[in-house]
Amino acid sequence: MAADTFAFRGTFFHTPAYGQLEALRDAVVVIQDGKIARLGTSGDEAALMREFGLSEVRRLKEGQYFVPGFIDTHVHAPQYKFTGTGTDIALMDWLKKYTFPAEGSFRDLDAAHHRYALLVKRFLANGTTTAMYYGSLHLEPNLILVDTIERLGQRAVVGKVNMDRHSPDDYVEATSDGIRDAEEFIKYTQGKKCTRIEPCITPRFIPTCTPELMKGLASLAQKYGTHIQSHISECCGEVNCVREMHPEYASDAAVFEEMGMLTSKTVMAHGTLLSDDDIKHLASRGTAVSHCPLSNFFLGDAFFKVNHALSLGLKVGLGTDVAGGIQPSMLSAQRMAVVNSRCLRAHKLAVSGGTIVTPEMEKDVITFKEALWLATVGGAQALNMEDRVGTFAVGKEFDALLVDTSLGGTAGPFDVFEGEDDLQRFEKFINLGDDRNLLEVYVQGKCVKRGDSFELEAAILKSGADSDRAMAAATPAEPNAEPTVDLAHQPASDSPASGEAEAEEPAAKRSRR
Ligand SMILES: Nc1nc2[nH]cnc2c(=O)[nH]1
Ligand SMILES: [Zn+2]
Repeated sequence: MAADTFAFRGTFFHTPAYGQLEALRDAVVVIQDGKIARLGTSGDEAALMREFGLSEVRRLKEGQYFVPGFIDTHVHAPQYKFTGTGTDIALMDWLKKYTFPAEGSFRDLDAAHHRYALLVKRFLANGTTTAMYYGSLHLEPNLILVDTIERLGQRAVVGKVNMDRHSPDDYVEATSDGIRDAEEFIKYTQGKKCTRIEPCITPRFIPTCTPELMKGLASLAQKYGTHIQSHISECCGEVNCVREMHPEYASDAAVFEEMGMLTSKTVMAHGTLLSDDDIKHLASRGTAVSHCPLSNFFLGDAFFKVNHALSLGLKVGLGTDVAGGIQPSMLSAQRMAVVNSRCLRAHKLAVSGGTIVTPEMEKDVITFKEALWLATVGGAQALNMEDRVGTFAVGKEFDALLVDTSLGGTAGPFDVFEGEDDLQRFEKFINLGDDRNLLEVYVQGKCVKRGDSFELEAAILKSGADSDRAMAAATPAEPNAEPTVDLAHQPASDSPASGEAEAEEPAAKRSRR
């Protein structure tokens, strides 16, 4: 058996269509070179073992299932530092008071190493196999973010944030510098030739970006074929600000259209205040919206109507929007998407002033099945990765979570009872589960997390650890507040094995090669 060929037998849950939860029971799935090579039934097992020269097929235990890895289409990586706090004010003040200072602090590259390792580990542990990340303004910390993702094995689309106006003096860039650094970032990321990581053009949002910057960035996106991400029609404060700045355009969508930002590789976050015309326009461009329900409850002013947007042909993925959304978990995002839809129904009833729930009011309601689709297939569509991830199908890459629903009592977050079938157990996992239920996390057919171990990083440490790194790995410490070594970024060639083995490596001990 080739080392990179293996197989599982058990139940695989996925959502091949919106609202359709399919259980592939007693299925045999063969994974070769990171991809699903065969998807058969138990009756095919012997033939598949012969065909692939397998000496064993691993059987899942009772209560264990596979589900496709979750895809988070909107995360601010540096904001993980303060997630769970700063929940008291509206967006425009929140950016100034909490967000910009926190993001700016990533200029301390040792802190960036430390924090980004914690971030990526947290997201992988919570089942996020793919994330669309915003980095921060300064180039170097973004390179560290990319290195960290590469080393820990996550799949990601990553962008250096651009903002050249209406920003604090110490957290702003000149237009030409921003475009230069964005290009540098793209070259660095594409230069890695890591098929899991793609760069992204990231104008923060219209208020902090001049038309010159946005147009320059759009040209870069075209030149390098990259993704684009930004925020659109998120809340009243933002929308009113854009109307004042750009009275010549009817909406955020019209501004982005003029700047060349609406492409089939664009993901716009929020969109709670998009008009139907805006939505249709985005849909006609193949642009997606990242629905971030928990963040919208805190920072938005309206509900995003998922079913309505989908009915207008929009691509919709799901996002945590850490730290506007306070939970770094796509299980939470799925639950919040359901709650958001139910709030919408309640809102319509309240507006009606009556006690009759009409079919019209029911139209917005989604269940955990639709939410799971958004967190997997919807995200894959938004990122143009539908041919690679999102469901279990031959030819797709194996990004998957091994879920165990049998951890009861104090060992897990929920209990199962006699007579509950696998569908009920799986629904409990989506509604009540957490990282304790995720035994193994796979990206491109590689187990990147098993139990408490981040497998790729562990392998790097085992095979490549020189005494410096080994010592650093064994030395837990907070990063120094003030960097004590040259903070120039290390070259790409040794980045995968570098540093952060090491999330806890103190600045003074790290050697930069
Ligand atoms: N939620 C959210 N909205 C934004 N709009 C511009 N920047 C941000 C951000 O960091 N978070
Ligand atoms: Zn955001």
